[in-house]
Amino acid sequence: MNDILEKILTVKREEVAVLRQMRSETDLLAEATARQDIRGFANHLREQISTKQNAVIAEIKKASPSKGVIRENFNPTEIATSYAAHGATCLSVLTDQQFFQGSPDYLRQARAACALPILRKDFMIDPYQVIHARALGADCILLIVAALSDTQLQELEDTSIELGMDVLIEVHNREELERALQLKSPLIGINNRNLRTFEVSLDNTVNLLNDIPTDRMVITESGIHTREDVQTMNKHQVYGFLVGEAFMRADNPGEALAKLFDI
Ligand SMILES: O=P(O)(O)OC[C@@H](O)[C@@H](O)c1c[nH]c2ccccc12
Repeated sequence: MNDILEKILTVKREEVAVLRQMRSETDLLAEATARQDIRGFANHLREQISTKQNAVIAEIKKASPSKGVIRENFNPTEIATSYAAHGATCLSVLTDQQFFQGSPDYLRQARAACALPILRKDFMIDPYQVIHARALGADCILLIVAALSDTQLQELEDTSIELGMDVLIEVHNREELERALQLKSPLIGINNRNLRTFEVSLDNTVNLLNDIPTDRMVITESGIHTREDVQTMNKHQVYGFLVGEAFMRADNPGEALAKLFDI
């Protein structure tokens, strides 16, 4: 398969091999477990969602394969501060360099700038990356069901839980959802963007919703731009959002968040 997700995963495998050469997993694990500073990612979301208030995971993303550079004036410290000041519930920071022009440093900077829980947004294929996420200060990782086998999902989720982190399980269709529901994590992200074709449709969230048990929290991901989009989700009892581009294109990302969600 020659699509973008496959390309990214190939690069990730090389990347992990290089990182492992630079630093052993044992060494990294010592740093990760020495940190005692987990901020409860799922708990923060739960407080909002269970009371039917919109919970916004605000993303820090400079570029993407589908859109190219999204934000020229890119300062993760300023962006995180702005998000925190305007009511974001959690942050998501792209750490992938090659395809999203992200960086592990951006996660460190965002964490230092505010008290919000942080998702490491990257393509996880190896426990090494999960341990690295915690060493950087992440409170949650993303697992993309389309990119992983059941065995890998299980292993990466277990590693994350052992380190005290939460896991956002990302699905795009019904088959992936069924596999996601085999896992323990209460956080199910429905990506409205197909990572293989980049096509976006909010119907994707609406169509999969009814198959998600009520003890899981639903996060609608990607393509949320207008108040109507937010209202559509709320009408279907979805209160968890992951938003990037709509904020990244605004002069003041935090103000854009407050405006979109009427905070
Ligand atoms: O910028 P948007 O359309 O608001 O989307 C944010 C987020 O959902 C998107 O960046 C994303 C969702 N899943 C991913 C997996 C990898 C990289 C990026 C993503």
